[in-house]
Amino acid sequence: MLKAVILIGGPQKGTRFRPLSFEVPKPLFPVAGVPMVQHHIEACTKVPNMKEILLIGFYQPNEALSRFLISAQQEFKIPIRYLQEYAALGTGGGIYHFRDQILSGNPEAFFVLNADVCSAFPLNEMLSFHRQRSDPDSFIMLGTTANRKQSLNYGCIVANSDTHEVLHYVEKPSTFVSELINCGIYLFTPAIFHHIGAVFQRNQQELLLGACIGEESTNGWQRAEAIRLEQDVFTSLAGQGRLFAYKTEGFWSQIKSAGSAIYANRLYLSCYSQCHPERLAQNRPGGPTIRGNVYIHPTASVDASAVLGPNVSIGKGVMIGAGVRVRESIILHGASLQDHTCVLNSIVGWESTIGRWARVEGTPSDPNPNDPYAKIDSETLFREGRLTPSITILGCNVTIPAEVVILNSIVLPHKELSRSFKNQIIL
Ligand SMILES: Nc1nc2c(ncn2[C@@H]2O[C@H](COP(=O)(O)OP(=O)(O)O[C@H]3O[C@H](CO)[C@@H](O)[C@H](O)[C@@H]3O)[C@@H](O)[C@H]2O)c(=O)[nH]1
Repeated sequence: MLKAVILIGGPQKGTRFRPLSFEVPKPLFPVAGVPMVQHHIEACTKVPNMKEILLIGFYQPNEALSRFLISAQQEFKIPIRYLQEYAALGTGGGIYHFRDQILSGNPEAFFVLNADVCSAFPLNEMLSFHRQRSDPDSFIMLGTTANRKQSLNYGCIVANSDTHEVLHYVEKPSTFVSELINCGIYLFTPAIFHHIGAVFQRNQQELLLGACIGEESTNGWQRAEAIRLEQDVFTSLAGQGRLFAYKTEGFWSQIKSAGSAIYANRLYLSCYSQCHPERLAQNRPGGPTIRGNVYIHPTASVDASAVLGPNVSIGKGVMIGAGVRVRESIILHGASLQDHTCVLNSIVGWESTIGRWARVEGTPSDPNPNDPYAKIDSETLFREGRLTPSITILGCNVTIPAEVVILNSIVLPHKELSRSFKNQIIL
């Protein structure tokens, strides 16, 4: 049998996702109509013999997370549990800490998935690739191609082109190493814990040695348990005949910033025509005009004269008035777009209201369309002291008056604006 672990991080992570991550933990932010990690969960449930899915992170369990776990278990009919780390233990420390829970029931192998990626998740392909290896204790890492410049932002893999063995691995190198990058999706056998355990022992030895020579140690236990899969484990596993790269041609992107959520929304919506056609809105007599891929929650009320799409997700209970135009945007639950508003390249927060004839617009941060291997840039908020033009984000419960323009701005929650704004963070 198989299991899967999704690394969801914790509240200190996801800072580039503010102000949206103030309201819900980033892994629960809706992308293409469902929480980000639901896409991972659904992919895991399509692997035959998958028996349990574990979410590991350092969020305090809250109502939103509990509600999500219950509804996902009911929908996918598989046990899904949340295991909370006592502190941020890193991408390897969390799975090592909970190794007994992962290994209970004797899984032959388990997947580990970063929560902040969107992908076609070729898990069955990774499993077949693993089963073709002669060594049953080999580990598989999903890889994809990036361009030379952007590869530096990821884990870089040098693999043997015939055997696919990972010969060399460098996490976010400062100079070019390889165009093959780590997607943050792995298939491990229980033997991975020997390798993580060795790092743990080494960390502990170093701490003991430090104590002997009188070094102060705060949080000693935590320091020994904090282990990064990438730098601490993969770097030394490379070249030992145990780690293999499975390269995917399918879609893949990180979801670090709110801008990348808009891009991920587009990628998931485009695969709905194959996997979830029922989630895509259709042009119907008496309904709004739909252009391209659009998701509309069944409880949303959309005026027949509105034009939506392409690449739009409309959340629960959203109200869309007459003559409204929405493109390349996510409208979160309870928001209200009054008559004739125009929303482009933006995320409209929960319960926010946009007044009549107002225009809310951002600048897309899409990958270069002329480069097949371009990834979305994890944009910095400021460049040379100025706010980088990006998508517009309205936090939750923001009120935009009628007839104003909000351009390339980030509006913090509960703000009531009185005029137009351009390129600003409105605190
Ligand atoms: N449980 C838990 N999860 C964590 C922790 N730290 C990070 N994570 C989760 O692990 C994933 C990776 O997070 P980062 O540490 O921010 O790494 P990264 O910059 O995204 O880079 C990683 O992913 C890239 C692909 O997206 C890889 O290319 C790169 O090599 C690396 O694996 C995220 O889903 C994050 O929530 C932790 O202490 N505990």
